[in-house]
Amino acid sequence: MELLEDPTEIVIIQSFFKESGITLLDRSFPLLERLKQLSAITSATCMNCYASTIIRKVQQRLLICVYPPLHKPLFSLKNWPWSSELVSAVEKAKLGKISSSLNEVSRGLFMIEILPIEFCNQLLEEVANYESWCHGNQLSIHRPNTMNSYGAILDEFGFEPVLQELTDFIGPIFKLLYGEDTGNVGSHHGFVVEYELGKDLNLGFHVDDSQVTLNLCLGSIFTGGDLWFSGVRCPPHLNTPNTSKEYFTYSHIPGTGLIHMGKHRHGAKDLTSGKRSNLIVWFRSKKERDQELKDCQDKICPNWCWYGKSN
Ligand SMILES: O=C(O)CCC(=O)C(=O)O
Ligand SMILES: [Fe+2]
Repeated sequence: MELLEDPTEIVIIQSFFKESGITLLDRSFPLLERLKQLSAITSATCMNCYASTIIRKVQQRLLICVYPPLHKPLFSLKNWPWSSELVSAVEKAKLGKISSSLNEVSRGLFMIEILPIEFCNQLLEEVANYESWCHGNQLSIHRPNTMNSYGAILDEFGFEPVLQELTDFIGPIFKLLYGEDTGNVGSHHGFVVEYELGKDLNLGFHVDDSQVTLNLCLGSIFTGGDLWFSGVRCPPHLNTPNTSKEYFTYSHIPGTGLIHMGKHRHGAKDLTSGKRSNLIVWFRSKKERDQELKDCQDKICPNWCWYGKSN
């Protein structure tokens, strides 16, 4: 298998890893050994952004080859049993119509059934299988983001193509709900977050690094952990107070997803018992991200920010 084809990437690996980089590129070494070596080095070394992007890419390619899935069919989107509500919402969105199964529980927050519980359980089993396989092979697991200490990035162990297909499939709904530019998603970051007593319990105030987010509760048995929302804000208005109408709490239902704008401020309350796992997909639109950056530099408050606008 070609781990690296791009000559620049090869030079980076070689200069960064010196001797071990050569092992990494040596086809005679078993892939799992190369992965273990890479994992050991990356967890012990501080890297710049460019190097870490390349390393992640190589790690992902290796993982896909060596990770033994528990439920192989999960890795193909055609086997995902989407709810009829979601399928018809996509079809209607293509015609410019909002389906009644997209329930706007509060301004900008849409709830919809996504997947059957049995399938969610299989996804949970797959994540647990991945975590224990990594553990058994002394491989470090990258956590989903800077806020969650538990869970796993789905894109890293074979779900990248599935979630990219999901991005294309669900895109028409986002365009309809949030406008052409915001909904014009091209890339994604997909992960599972996990909360349990003795581990992460809650999640503080934040906005997502996304234009649109899908938060799907996978289960399983828990109390607490409600999400709270406090209005959509642009970066300059991030810390402004919310109106009473903007504050909303949402209780998870396994198999049901909540769709929200990435810049809708939110967090998760304390879990009080059990274990909660949610599949989160951050959908990203390059055009909208570039515009957000420009507005921020020019100190412009964009139309989509709710601050000071009556609702
Ligand atoms: O705990 C949750 O379900 C929310 C997670 C979340 O907001 C995030 O990961 O961005
Ligand atoms: Fe979030």
